[in-house]
Amino acid sequence: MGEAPAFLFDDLLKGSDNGVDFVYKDRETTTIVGKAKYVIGDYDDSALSIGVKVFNDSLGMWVYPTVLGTKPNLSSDLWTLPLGEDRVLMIKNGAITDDNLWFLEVDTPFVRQQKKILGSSNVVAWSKGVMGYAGKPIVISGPSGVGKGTLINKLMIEFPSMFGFSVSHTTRAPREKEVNGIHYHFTERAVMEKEIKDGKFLEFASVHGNLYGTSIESVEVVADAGKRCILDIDVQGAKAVRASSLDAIFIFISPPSCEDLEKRLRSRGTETEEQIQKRLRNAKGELDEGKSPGLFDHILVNDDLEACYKTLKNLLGLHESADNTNQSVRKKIGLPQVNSVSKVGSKIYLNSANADIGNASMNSFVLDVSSRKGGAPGRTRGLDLYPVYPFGGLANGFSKLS
Ligand SMILES: Nc1nc2c(ncn2[C@@H]2O[C@H](COP(=O)(O)OP(=O)(O)O)[C@@H](O)[C@H]2O)c(=O)[nH]1
Ligand SMILES: Nc1ncnc2c1ncn2[C@@H]1O[C@H](COP(=O)(O)OP(=O)(O)O)[C@@H](O)[C@H]1O
Repeated sequence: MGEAPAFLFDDLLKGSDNGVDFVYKDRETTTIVGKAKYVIGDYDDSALSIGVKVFNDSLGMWVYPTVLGTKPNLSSDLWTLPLGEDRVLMIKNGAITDDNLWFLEVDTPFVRQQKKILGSSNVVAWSKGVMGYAGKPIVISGPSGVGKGTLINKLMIEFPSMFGFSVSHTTRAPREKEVNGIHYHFTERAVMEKEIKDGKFLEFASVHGNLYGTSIESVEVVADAGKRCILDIDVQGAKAVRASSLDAIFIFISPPSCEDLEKRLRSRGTETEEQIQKRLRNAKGELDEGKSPGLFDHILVNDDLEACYKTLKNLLGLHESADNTNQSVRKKIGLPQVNSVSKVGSKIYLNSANADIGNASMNSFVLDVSSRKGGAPGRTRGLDLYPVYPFGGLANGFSKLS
């Protein structure tokens, strides 16, 4: 049995409080966070997604911020309310599950990091809310030829429904067997530089003379599929992600010796002699950096491949060989049409237009954001949504996620 909120009934009747704003075919909501007023809605007729504009009190003017992340599709039936000092919760009425809860991040660590990168104080980011948890993303780094790709491949083959690969962008030329969109998004430098300027990247770095980067979308796509994201990125990228809000596990793969590394690079046969030399020169610095205190959670020596793979699986908590350990617990409940919203602490009470409050009704829901995790880039996970009777208690047949 879940908690029985004695105040629920009153809160439901009170409706709009705690900064809750509602729009029904009226174009926009206004939410105040700190000194700024965030207007969210479909005021821009030409747009296909929900727009954001901000009234900045200190400047005394409206600004149109850079909006990062996948944007919610248009809807003119919205609730918005502030959640702390750093984000706005948006509820899209009548939208399908997984498209009905969104967070507009206005001052989270990710947004602050992006403000620095973009050199602008006007940056916000959308993050879609999803029920339940998926495991933390996994960042894998190590010198070229050490066996990162081989180990990742083995994980993806053994656990296809659990892991998804973050497909990076790169300006390097594709290798013979590489497929655009699967191994990398192969791109022109000018295009990638423009996209970096537009704030589309979580991190990027110049590696062995080419530009590589993880787009925000590549991480979000994996999260949307309910999978755990694996990032194969260099040490500079790992540092950038460590400094970001992406709560990940960081693993460094090290070779048994420099001679072995050279042998593997040559046996792969994908690089010219000049490229091999460049990779070997860079390997020394990467191996030193891999030992930087606080950067990597685990360092694995890839000597015997099977032994290293087994250690990797163990530290990821994958003791079974079948793909039946999916850690993503996703509960799907559709929201009814909501006609009042109120917030008490980290619980948001949603009451449906069809609710018959006099009778015990299944049309009252609690959205519990207390175990919220993640956020932009990627998704906001750990949300719990459960129906309640107005006078407390969980509705029959539902259990609370914990
Ligand atoms: N920072 C960063 N590094 C990346 C990214 N994608 C790949 N890399 C790194 O770039 C380096 C070169 O990758 P690649 O050209 O595929 O060669 P390989 O490592 O020899 O297979 C490796 O260290 C990768 O981990 C990315 O999106 N960001
Ligand atoms: N433990 C290992 N022992 C011997 N060869 C290995 C081992 N792990 C990987 N390899 C081989 O080394 C080469 C480089 O591996 P790869 O996964 O492409 O490295 P990376 O992705 O780190 O650049 C490949 O030919 C691969 O088959």
